[in-house]
Amino acid sequence: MHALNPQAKPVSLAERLADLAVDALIDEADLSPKPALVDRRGNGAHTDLHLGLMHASALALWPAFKAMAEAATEAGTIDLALRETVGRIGREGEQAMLATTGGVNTHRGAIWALGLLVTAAALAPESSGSGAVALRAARLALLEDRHAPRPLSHGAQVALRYGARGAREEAQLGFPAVTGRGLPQLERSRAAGHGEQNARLDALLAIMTGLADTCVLYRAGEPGLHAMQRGARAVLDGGGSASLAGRRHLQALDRQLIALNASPGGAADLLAATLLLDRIGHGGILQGAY
Ligand SMILES: CC(C)(COP(=O)(O)OP(=O)(O)OC[C@H]1O[C@@H](n2cnc3c(N)ncnc32)[C@H](O[C@H]2O[C@H](COP(=O)(O)OP(=O)(O)OP(=O)(O)O)[C@@H](O)[C@H]2O)[C@@H]1O)[C@@H](O)C(=O)NCCC(=O)NCCS
Ligand SMILES: Nc1ncnc2[nH]cnc12
Repeated sequence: MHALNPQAKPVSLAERLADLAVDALIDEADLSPKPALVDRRGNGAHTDLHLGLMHASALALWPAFKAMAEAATEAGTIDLALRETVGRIGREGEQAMLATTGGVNTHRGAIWALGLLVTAAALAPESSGSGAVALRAARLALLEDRHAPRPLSHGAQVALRYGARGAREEAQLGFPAVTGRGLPQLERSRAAGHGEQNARLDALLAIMTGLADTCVLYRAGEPGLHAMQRGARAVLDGGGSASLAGRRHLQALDRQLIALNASPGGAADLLAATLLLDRIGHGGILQGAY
């Protein structure tokens, strides 16, 4: 019940999780200055994306995230039926995204990552630590959806060419870029008093230091990927985005990745996943729910 409005309808767990997922996507898009990505300053390395489109896309995904969480509550267990239901809802979410953006791929990877995490969180809301949620999401991702089409996506092309592990494997391994890099760096930079926006930038950079981002590989090959990983490491080693030296490295990285047309879209999705798990783990799942 709302303190000022006793008539207000209580928010369900599924609605709360959908709110958290959309918030995470909007916070990721707004975070600035991100190297070569869409942010408040501009379009980075993209010609077909802009901030308004990222916001509209995020909002269009709310019903899909809610439906995934509801499916999880109903199923109550991780099995093939839930995996295939969530796969169908994910594909419907992709259609909603494309209808909203006029056919531009804004959040395909995010639907996958955040969709699995929302489903995993709804399965056991009392066990909402980031490790536990990521592990349940991994168990779900390991199940083979028999109805999923296997197009020769950018990720699939890059896997064939470079043997790179992409979005599917990241989820199946329990999101190591999020639990092993993004979240610990977010905590470290917060604890150092770097401010929330800098802490989020540092989390993104930590993810970039080790990720095989298939967007970067597709657009700029291995030289692009190495530039991303080395440049992100230089920012963190220089003191992070809150420091003057770190900011100089960040500016150089932005220029270099734009020149290479190397947009780290996969890392951006995993930053959104980091922000979502951070909020779920800090009790956000229960605030206002039920
Ligand atoms: C299993 C799927 C994720 C499909 O995976 P696959 O690798 O085959 O497909 P892609 O279409 O390449 O999409 C993967 C997207 O994941 C992001 N990503 C990249 N690397 C990683 C990584 N190492 N770890 C995690 N995530 C990663 C990335 O998404 C972002 O980039 C998108 C823009 O990329 P791209 O389309 O390549 O676009 P551009 O370079 O801009 O090219 P142009 O379009 O301009 O030509 C952007 O959307 C970001 O989100 C990758 O793109 C999964 O999608 C799947 O099977 N879905 C079916 C539904 C389902 O089962 N859902 C389950 C429940 S949710
Ligand atoms: N901010 C962003 N810019 C470009 N691609 C993205 N994919 C997800 N978030 C993105």
